[in-house]
Amino acid sequence: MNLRKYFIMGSQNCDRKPEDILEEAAKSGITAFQFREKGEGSLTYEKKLALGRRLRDICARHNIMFFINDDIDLVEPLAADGIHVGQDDMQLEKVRKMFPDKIIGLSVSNQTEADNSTVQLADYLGAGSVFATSSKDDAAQAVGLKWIRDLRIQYPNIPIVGIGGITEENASSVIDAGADGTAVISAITRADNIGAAVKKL
Ligand SMILES: Cc1ncc(COP(=O)(O)OP(=O)(O)O)c(N)n1
Ligand SMILES: Cc1ncsc1CCOP(=O)(O)O
Ligand SMILES: [Mg+2]
Repeated sequence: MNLRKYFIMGSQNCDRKPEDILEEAAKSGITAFQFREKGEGSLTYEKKLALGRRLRDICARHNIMFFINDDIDLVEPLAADGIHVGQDDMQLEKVRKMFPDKIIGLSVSNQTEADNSTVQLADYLGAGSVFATSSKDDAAQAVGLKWIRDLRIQYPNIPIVGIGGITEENASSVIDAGADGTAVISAITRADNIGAAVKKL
């Protein structure tokens, strides 16, 4: 499992074809992709599934791990490698029972969430928002690099990806704080040159 450069995207994040953005990012070295079709302007039902299929195919061609955000019912139709759930999504225990062999990621944004979660059932943790983000409407306040350091000390053996407001400029600070990877939306979807952005990340 390589979560070093974890790209997250849905059509609502794109001002051009999501397939073209993912293709460029895939060619340039992302190691994992999460289909997060969610929020204002996002697709639903058949259109969501159809886009998911096209994005899934791109990942398969480039040998990049494909994750689904939230939507348990898309995991099998899209033959996803894994699923990412947060504190307001289906409970981790249930997801693990449903998909014993899939990679499952869990969001933990603070100590209370970590203490109240069955963290050991997760294959990796999404930690954030590290910095302020404009890509998630209901994002909690930024928790900073300290949260990455704290999580790393408490869970030395669980892979951690930092998320939220991560850019080419601050990505290395997230890794230095103890994360195994960085998860980004806008650092790639809004980049003038996606290839250069992915490489710099
Ligand atoms: C890798 C990664 N980390 C955290 C999240 C956030 O998940 P969640 O808190 O469930 O919020 P939504 O993305 O569902 O709005 C993530 N998606 N990926
Ligand atoms: C999905 C998600 N979860 C916490 S912050 C965030 C959005 C990250 O987007 P960006 O990389 O553009 O800040
Ligand atoms: Mg979620």
